[in-house]
Amino acid sequence: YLQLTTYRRRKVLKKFNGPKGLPLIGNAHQMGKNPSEILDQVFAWWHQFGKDNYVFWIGSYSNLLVTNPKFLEYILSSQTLISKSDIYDLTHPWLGLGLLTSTGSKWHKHRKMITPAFHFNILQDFHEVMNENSSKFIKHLQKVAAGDTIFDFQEQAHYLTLDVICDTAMGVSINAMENRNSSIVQAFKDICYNINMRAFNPLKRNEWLYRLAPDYPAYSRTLKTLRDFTNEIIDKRIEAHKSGSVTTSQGDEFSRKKMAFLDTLLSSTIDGRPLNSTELYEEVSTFMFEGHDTTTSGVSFAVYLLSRHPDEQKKLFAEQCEVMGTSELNRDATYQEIAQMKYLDLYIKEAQRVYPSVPFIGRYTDKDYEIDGKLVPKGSTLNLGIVMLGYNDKVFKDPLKFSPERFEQQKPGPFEYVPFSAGPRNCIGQKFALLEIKTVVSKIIRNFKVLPALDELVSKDGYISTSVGLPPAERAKREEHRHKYDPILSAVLTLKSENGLHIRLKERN
Ligand code: HEM
Repeated sequence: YLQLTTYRRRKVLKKFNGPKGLPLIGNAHQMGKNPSEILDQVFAWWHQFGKDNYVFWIGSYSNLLVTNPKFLEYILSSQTLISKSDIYDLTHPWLGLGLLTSTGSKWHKHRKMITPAFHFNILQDFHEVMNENSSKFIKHLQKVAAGDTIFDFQEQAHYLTLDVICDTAMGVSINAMENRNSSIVQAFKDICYNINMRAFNPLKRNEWLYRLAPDYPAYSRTLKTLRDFTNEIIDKRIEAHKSGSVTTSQGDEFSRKKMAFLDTLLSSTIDGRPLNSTELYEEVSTFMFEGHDTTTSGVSFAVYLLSRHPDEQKKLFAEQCEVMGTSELNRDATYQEIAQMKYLDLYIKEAQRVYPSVPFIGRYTDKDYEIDGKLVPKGSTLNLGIVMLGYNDKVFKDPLKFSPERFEQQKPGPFEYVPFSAGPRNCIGQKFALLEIKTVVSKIIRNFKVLPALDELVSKDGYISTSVGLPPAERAKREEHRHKYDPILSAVLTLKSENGLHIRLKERN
């Protein structure tokens, strides 16, 4: 049955390169057992097939891995090829159909309605929240890193980004940095882990089969905690809006003068009516997810790279002194000052090239498409390989070399480097994300010298300490010298290091 129902897709997709598979299971047996092995395999095939698009099969699912800029341009610019692939279904029980996962006219209307929520004035308000939380984070790091302690920065960053997003999306403070064992903080952590873990477990990936899994009851409790928490805040906020106390009442969680994302939603309309409670829930939850798991990755890899690349760190510190003034390094950087930090901008670009926070984008073809003269049949999953783009030596010379200056010397084409996606479905939170990452990194550089877990782990040749981007033979050679503190990349919805990102910090005087 499966062979018959996939016959046409098989025939059409034969025009693309791809690894040979077995009947029924396709290439499932070659994929690897966990996210990091899968990432290795997907990269190995990419090298094998000339760093271009290729097709692989997981059972009846046909996957087109896309890295060709012409294909990317077509897909990302399309107003119709906007449906997400089934991996995003894993987020539905929590997020429903918010901006990230919805499609068709619902997505078009919501995108238009939400765009003003990232207006410059609102971002400036959000920047205050970012500064406040980064200052708390610095104090927290002073304790964690005291006595030359080696610690996992990725773990710490998660609580910071959670605090920022709760405050900006819902206007409430959960103080995750202090209350990390509270049920809501734990629930956010558990749900992100759960989504990433289920993505590569064929039994747990199916919603019905997952109900039989031993961890399902715990998952249901986590979902309930998150739903109750978010709905309660939305209800209270609606009440506060009705009574006109949003910006005036003192002493409760709604006393902030700043507009939260939820306030923008509450004053918006779709088809001339206010958003209903499901729509409010879906959009707020989507922001909670998209707005903190991605930035955890972005901040974490950026700081980890500081620890391995001291020359770049020196240049960044010099820029901080120049923009802020050497005697004023302890104060918050203003929005305008962050914009003046040009080297920091290049540095984050380069960090996103080698460790993009969103490694793949998944789309689904709900009809046949002809792209660059090739037919892509209905029913195909398109995996846009953002993480591969940064390692294409036709675009980025010597791709394992960490060099922020490369973005000054040679700008990649518009579809050769797209960490925030591009076109109508690009990241709506891009400015927010960059502002947050820069605010945190700028403050960390001014307060600490960031050191590797062990002194000898400093990069001596300017090369990064992971080697996913290399052809398999070279990669195997480098892997022999892998240190236990070198990251093991794991790419699911966001890019993480499976074994953490370990660093040390030394306070600057
Ligand atoms: C380093 C940080 C971030 C990166 C690299 C990033 C990257 C991306 C990418 C690649 C997409 C396209 C996903 C797809 O098509 O499936 C996307 C979409 C999206 N992002 Fe981000 N993102 C980041 C942070 C944020 C933040 C902070 C927010 C919210 C505050 C946010 C909100 C969204 C939303 C709502 C979408 C869906 C947009 C739509 O489909 O219309 N992102 N992001």
